[in-house]
Amino acid sequence: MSKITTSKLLKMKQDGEKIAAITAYDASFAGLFDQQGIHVMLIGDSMGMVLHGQDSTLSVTNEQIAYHTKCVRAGTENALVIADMPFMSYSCPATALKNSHELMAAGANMVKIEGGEWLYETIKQLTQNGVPVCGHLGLTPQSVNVFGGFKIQGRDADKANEMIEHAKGLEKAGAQLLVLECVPVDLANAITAAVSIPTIGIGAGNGTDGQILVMHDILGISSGYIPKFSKNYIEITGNLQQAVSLYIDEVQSGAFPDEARWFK
Ligand SMILES: Nc1nc(=O)c2c([nH]1)NC[C@@H]1CN(c3ccc(C(=O)N[C@@H](CCC(=O)O)C(=O)O)cc3)CN21
Ligand SMILES: CC(C)C(=O)C(=O)O
Ligand SMILES: [Mg+2]
Repeated sequence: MSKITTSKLLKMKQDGEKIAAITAYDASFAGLFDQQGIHVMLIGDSMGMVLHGQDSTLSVTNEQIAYHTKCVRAGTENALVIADMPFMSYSCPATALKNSHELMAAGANMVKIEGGEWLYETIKQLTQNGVPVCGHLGLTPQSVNVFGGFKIQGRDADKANEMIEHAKGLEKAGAQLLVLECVPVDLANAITAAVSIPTIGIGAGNGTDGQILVMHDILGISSGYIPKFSKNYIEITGNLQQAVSLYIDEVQSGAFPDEARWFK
């Protein structure tokens, strides 16, 4: 496999080839995922939960994301590496520029930020400065205290229409990829049709242009609860390499996710 770039991901959407993504936090797992042919790796602020054992992502720092981005970069040959910008690290364009610089210098190919309309100016400035941006709509975990819990978003028609508008606005501002988390399948499909950039779903049905899961959920080692949209591939294969390879195959064939793993 050759290096995955933003233009390659766009072509995959246009060709109807599904994008397989996973979170990664260190060089060894990154190397394993890359060797199995994963397209995208995300240094997720989910590290606050799966690495640090906290009950939200809010305590993760830009320095921590940069450190793990360096680790993942060292183990990666072909996959596109995205670094999550943590809580409060992109509260205004100037802050976003400064913090994204640290993540790009650590080896990220792109940064991801959570939100809609309020980010248009930030996205414009980041992309103009050479920082590719992935948007993130729906259940944006950094807003867990605003939502009152990790709840499915976009269930009523007003909120759904607003999310479609925000997706179009993010694209117009310059975003080149869009994560849709925990939204009803019909809404994820409508957004995927409304934008020309690829959408990557998590708990958003099988109609998005790709899928992402937290690696600990795929490998069945998340402590506490396991989200209903995730799938334990170690349970099926009993082997790390085969678990990741099967996940990628099932994303590409459309077998993952099945109906029991999405929201209506
Ligand atoms: N291990 C792990 N996996 C994840 O997918 C994940 C993390 N951690 N940490 C960061 C965020 C938080 N995420 C979450 C956390 C909880 C739910 C959850 O409990 N969802 C309920 C739906 C509730 C409703 O119906 O509104 C569910 O049943 O899955 C969903 C996403 C996804 N991300
Ligand atoms: C679940 C993905 C999309 C994420 O943002 C993370 O791992 O932090
Ligand atoms: Mg995140």
